[in-house]
Amino acid sequence: MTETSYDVIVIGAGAVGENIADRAVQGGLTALIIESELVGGECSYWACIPSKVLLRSGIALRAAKAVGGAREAVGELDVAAVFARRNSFTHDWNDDSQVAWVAGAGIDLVRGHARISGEKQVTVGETVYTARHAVAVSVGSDSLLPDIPGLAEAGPWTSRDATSAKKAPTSLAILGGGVVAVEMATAYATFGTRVTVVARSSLLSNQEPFAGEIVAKSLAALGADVRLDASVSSVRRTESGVELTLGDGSTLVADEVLVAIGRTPRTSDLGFETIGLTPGDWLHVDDTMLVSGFDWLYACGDVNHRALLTHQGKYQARAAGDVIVARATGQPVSDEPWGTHVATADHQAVPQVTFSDPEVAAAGLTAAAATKAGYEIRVVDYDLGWVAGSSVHADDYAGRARMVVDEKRGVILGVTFVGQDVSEMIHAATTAIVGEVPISRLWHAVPAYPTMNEIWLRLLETYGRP
Ligand SMILES: Cc1cc2nc3c(=O)[nH]c(=O)nc-3n(C[C@H](O)[C@H](O)[C@H](O)COP(=O)(O)OP(=O)(O)OC[C@H]3O[C@@H](n4cnc5c(N)ncnc54)[C@H](O)[C@@H]3O)c2cc1C
Ligand SMILES: NC(=O)c1ccc[n+]([C@@H]2O[C@H](COP(=O)([O-])OP(=O)(O)OC[C@H]3O[C@@H](n4cnc5c(N)ncnc54)[C@H](O)[C@@H]3O)[C@@H](O)[C@H]2O)c1
Repeated sequence: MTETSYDVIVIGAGAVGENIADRAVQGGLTALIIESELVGGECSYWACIPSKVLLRSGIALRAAKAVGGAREAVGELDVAAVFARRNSFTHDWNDDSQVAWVAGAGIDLVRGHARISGEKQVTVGETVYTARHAVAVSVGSDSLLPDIPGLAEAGPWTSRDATSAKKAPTSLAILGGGVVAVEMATAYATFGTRVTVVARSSLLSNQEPFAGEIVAKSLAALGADVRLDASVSSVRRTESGVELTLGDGSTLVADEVLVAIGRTPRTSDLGFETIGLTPGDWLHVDDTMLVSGFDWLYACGDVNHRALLTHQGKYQARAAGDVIVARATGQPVSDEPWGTHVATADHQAVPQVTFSDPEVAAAGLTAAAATKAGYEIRVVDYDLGWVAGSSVHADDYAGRARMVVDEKRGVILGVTFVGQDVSEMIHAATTAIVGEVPISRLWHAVPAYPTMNEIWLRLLETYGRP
């Protein structure tokens, strides 16, 4: 490849970068994407996909065991087969198929570590690439390691180790109580690993409080030791494993320790100093994903810290790719809220599924977040196990649902479902929130009987017919 000038240069070929470049090319621009590791990024090889594949088999087996008639027909989990299935989904960490997709989409690819080296300039090794219109940064994030004495020297697992492990350790300590901690605790406890979760507060503390409470109980039922309001003061690796000294002075020994306390942006070696930005910072963007203070630099995905989720990053990428095309070709920019070129949903309609068992599926604002944002709300709760569809779905189905209503406008601000297979039910909530569908109109959206979606009718009945 001899070309060094492109309309758009994208740094980072994760799911997000791929989408920015794809939209730009579909809009008639030329695009170069630069990737230092695997094309496809974290989600494909070390995050969403391998973690969900590691979780899925155990969840499917427990689902079968929850239904009389099926229960009698099934055996135990084949852990080695689960790891083999994970390897097939990650293509043994080979990105040939994604490289082929990039080529087929008409996007040029350069492998190497990219650094911004000036306005609209990106350098890889000795080669300087110039963008005619835009540089888009989609470099993602790394696991954050806390400054705990001895932790770094003990060689802790990050989410990458947990999702790419060749086999399950005998015991695993997990530091953190967020999504990664909960999902990996569920997966490894299912594999028979002795799991201890050390969380500084509750589990899933950004979600409705009942979600973390139910998941903590379910993890305990899987055999995990869940320690809430706990901390780790020091760590050391000994001959018998990793020894954690907790805040209360007690010690805990495990084969490995997984650190899952959040993320840090991959911006410490990106040439930020050449354009007046601070290395190591998240990038602050407007709703068209333009970085504050620039008219040519965009940032999408984890690196802008708006919503660290693949689907949300790809949504931002579609808006950014299209607005880059519009601005480059002099077409009108649709940047009003909910316009074509903005990621308005990031602020109040983000869906997320935590693939614990039971699952937690949520969209929009929690009651606490809505109150903090100044809404006058009403909270409607319902037991998901009381819905006919749920009791058919699984014997003794247990679950819970919450709807948060904006009382002034009569629209839904947030919905949370906790229960088996609720992940497939959350999109209706996202649609109602984004569409600002009035509660009075939702009464006409009739859920089929006997499905678990009848929870919508029960929530409306509990709210009261307008
Ligand atoms: C364990 C785990 C499970 C998750 N599960 C889910 C889930 O189920 N659903 C969900 O929606 N989200 C999930 N997430 C979050 C999701 O993985 C991220 O939000 C998503 O991967 C972010 O995509 P991205 O493209 O912004 O970054 P990435 O996927 O990290 O891609 C960035 C790319 O940029 C490259 N890069 C970085 N710096 C440079 C450079 N200087 N030069 C060239 N290339 C560079 C990297 O190598 C990488 O390939 C999970 C995260 C973790 C850790
Ligand atoms: N299914 C999914 O959608 C999914 C799955 C995994 C990860 N993710 C995304 O990846 C990102 C990273 O996940 P995560 O679980 O690492 O982060 P997180 O932000 O979800 O949770 C981090 C947890 O660690 C705690 N914590 C923070 N600092 C700490 C410290 N110094 N000591 C002890 N505890 C500390 C926090 O209180 C929080 O409970 C999240 O933003 C999440 O959205 C999504």
